[in-house]
Amino acid sequence: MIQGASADGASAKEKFAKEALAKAASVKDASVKGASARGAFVCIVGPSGAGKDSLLMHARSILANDPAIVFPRRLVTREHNDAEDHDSISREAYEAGVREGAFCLHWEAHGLGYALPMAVREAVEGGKVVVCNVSRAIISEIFERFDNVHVVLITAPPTVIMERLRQRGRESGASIDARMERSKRLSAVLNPDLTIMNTGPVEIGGERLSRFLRRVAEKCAVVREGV
Ligand SMILES: Nc1ncnc2c1ncn2[C@@H]1O[C@H](COP(=O)(O)OP(=O)(O)O)[C@@H](O)[C@H]1O
Ligand SMILES: O=P(O)(O)OC[C@H]1O[C@H](OP(=O)(O)OP(=O)(O)O)[C@H](O)[C@@H]1O
Repeated sequence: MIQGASADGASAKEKFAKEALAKAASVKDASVKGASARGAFVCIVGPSGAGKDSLLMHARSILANDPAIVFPRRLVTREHNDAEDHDSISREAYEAGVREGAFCLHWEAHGLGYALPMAVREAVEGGKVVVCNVSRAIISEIFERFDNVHVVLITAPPTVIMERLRQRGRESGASIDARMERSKRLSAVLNPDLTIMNTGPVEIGGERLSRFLRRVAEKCAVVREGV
């Protein structure tokens, strides 16, 4: 039984954990190198609060009718909220998934566990452009795992980010400070294909992102069809 839970609570949690794992684990082998040339993996990265989820949501709505570009939901050990579109997963289910190799990719940040389901690999192999908000700390792992990787950095000046994190109102002051500190450590190591300075309206950044994604999809189609 899960510690600290009642018998009923534990069985509900275990059921939830099993369902989440079943969803995430359609394929067990996480090695994809060499098998992903048909599609592309697009990493959306940048400091917490820069606007990654906002631009992703906008680009997703612009590209809703384009079947070549997909935006898989992440599994996050955080409650659902309107600012991002993720599947909530319990800490127990997340840890079981990591142990059992059930995820395509996983990482820890801000005291939370994040994972991408195995369906991500299947989509890239199937020729899709797969767009995911990921940690800057796992970019090199993604390059090792996938052949065709693109990196989009979404950023903004630190003062703007700080203000946005405050206004978002999801984290405490200490948690905002920790996010700002983490960004300082991770920002130097990137060599992005596209940088979006998200200081204008969300619509402008979202349109820029969607234009880039369309270009990636067009290139994938050209390579696949040998034109
Ligand atoms: N271009 C923008 N202009 C004004 N506010 C923005 C813009 N982009 C994002 N925001 C706001 O900033 C906050 C952080 O954005 P979010 O998309 O959650 O960032 P991230 O996913 O990078 O952590 C949210 O409250 C969001 O509404
Ligand atoms: O290692 P880093 O590059 O700093 O990234 C850490 C995490 O922060 C982002 O998530 P998320 O969008 O959930 O962050 P948020 O909680 O600030 O929205 C990103 O997708 C990672 O999951």
